[in-house]
Amino acid sequence: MILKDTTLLQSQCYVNGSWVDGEENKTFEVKNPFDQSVIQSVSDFNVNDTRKAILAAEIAQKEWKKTTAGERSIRLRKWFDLMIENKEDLGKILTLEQGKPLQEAIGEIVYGASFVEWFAEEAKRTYGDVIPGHQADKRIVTIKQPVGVVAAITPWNFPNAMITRKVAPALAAGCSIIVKPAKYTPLSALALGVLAERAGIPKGVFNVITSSRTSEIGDELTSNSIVRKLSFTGSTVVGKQLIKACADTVKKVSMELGGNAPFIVFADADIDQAVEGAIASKYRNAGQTCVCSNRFFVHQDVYQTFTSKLKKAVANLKLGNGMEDGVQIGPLIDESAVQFVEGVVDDAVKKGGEIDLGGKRSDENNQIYLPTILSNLTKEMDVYTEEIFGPVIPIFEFSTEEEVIDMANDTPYGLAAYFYGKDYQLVWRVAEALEYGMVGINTGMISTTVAPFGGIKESGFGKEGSKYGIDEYLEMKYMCFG
Ligand SMILES: NC(=O)C1=CN([C@@H]2O[C@H](COP(=O)(O)OP(=O)(O)OC[C@H]3O[C@@H](n4cnc5c(N)ncnc54)[C@H](OP(=O)(O)O)[C@@H]3O)[C@@H](O)[C@H]2O)C=CC1
Ligand SMILES: O=C(O)CCCC(=O)O
Repeated sequence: MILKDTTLLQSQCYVNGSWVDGEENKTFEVKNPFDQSVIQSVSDFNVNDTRKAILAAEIAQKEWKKTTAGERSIRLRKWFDLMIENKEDLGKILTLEQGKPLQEAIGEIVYGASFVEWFAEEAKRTYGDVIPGHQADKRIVTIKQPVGVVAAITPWNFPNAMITRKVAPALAAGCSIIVKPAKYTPLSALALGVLAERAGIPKGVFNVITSSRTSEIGDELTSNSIVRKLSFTGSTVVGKQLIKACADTVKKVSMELGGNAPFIVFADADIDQAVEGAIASKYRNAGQTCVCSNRFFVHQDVYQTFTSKLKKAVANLKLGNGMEDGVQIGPLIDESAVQFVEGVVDDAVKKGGEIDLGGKRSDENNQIYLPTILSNLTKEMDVYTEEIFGPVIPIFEFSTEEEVIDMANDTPYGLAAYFYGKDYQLVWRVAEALEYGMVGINTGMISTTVAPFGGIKESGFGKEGSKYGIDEYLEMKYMCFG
């Protein structure tokens, strides 16, 4: 791999300010999902190694919490600057281990860095209140304090931004953190460790532990009473297990889980804009994003126009190796992800659905699934109920607003929803009726540092980014002065 700074590619874990192997000296391989070539082997931590990292984070937090917000802000700002300076290298590492196109990967680095910059500022704004007392001789004040040691378990689909979105507010609040990145994408996490060290973030405040022993490490992070907060991004199935596991030590928990986003096109929508939004929201990371639109509902009056324009646009997408110029869709993360997508498409076809485009793996690369459009669908199909996490657009036709709202909300998930329409009364009605944590109106791109990212229902709880994101890492204390 051609990196300007080869020291960004690490194989050891970053614990207590040192680069270390696990006590058993075991490693596991990180592979490029495009061609299965081995990029690097990394340390395979066990439970004991994890405990040591937790203890280091506990000691470090005792000092870190005493620093001023301004001091923490300077360290975070430096970390942000280093991420931006190294964005090309960080992007290359990300593309190699994750598969997304290089320009998209560099975009993720800039997005990831934006959380660090944002929370460097928010560190200074964790205000408390002075509340008028309830009795003449009482004075009431609230302050906000860091929750303590945090654990973060992060997914492979955003190996950089899902880490910074948790670490930056935690550090800004005065917490220390142990990150366990997904086993497919530990290299981006370790590279962040290199830059955190250079930024002067004190030892033990930010720790990265890599391991293939997922559930053992998860058990330790969730059961260890030193850890006071768990932040998780990943599947709803695993999120539910982690919530249960955190119950015994009553940890504060944030969960950013799966979605089943509706994308609705009303009869008065600007169709060209809707097609553009559909491509943007569906094909980000080849469909492997929790806010990717999952079910498309198109009004019968514009169904033909929308689908024919969409088909043309989708057919033009360039597939291939994310390192090659111009590629827009890379491989899916692993064989089981491709098989899952094949399964939902086969299920639709068996039940009468039609493939309008794609519907199979690429002939050139077994890990790439062709951008696919399906029609003639029903609610009984998996494409209606499952989070597809792949480049498949299932299109359903509707005729009334009531019918489409019912279908859009007919899911246990509640992360993101999108719709296109112009009538302002309809826009308000629909935006309020959608049971989702985030709604895109005439846009397919809703992710930004400045807005509260998070779901409702089985998509989780807690907000990331925005002025609210730091509250997830703070406790409010009320003091009553007699
Ligand atoms: N909301 C989102 O952004 C994401 C949603 N998903 C959804 O989940 C589906 C499956 O993807 P998958 O990668 O299996 O998602 P998982 O939820 O299994 O993985 C996400 C993270 O959780 C970790 N993890 C898994 N099981 C445990 C456990 N028992 N204890 C502690 N940590 C655990 C994984 O570690 P390890 O890598 O070591 O296995 C990874 O770091 C996707 O197709 C998609 O639908 C997936 C990823 C992100
Ligand atoms: O959980 C995910 O799938 C990552 C969300 C990326 C984003 O912030 O849009």
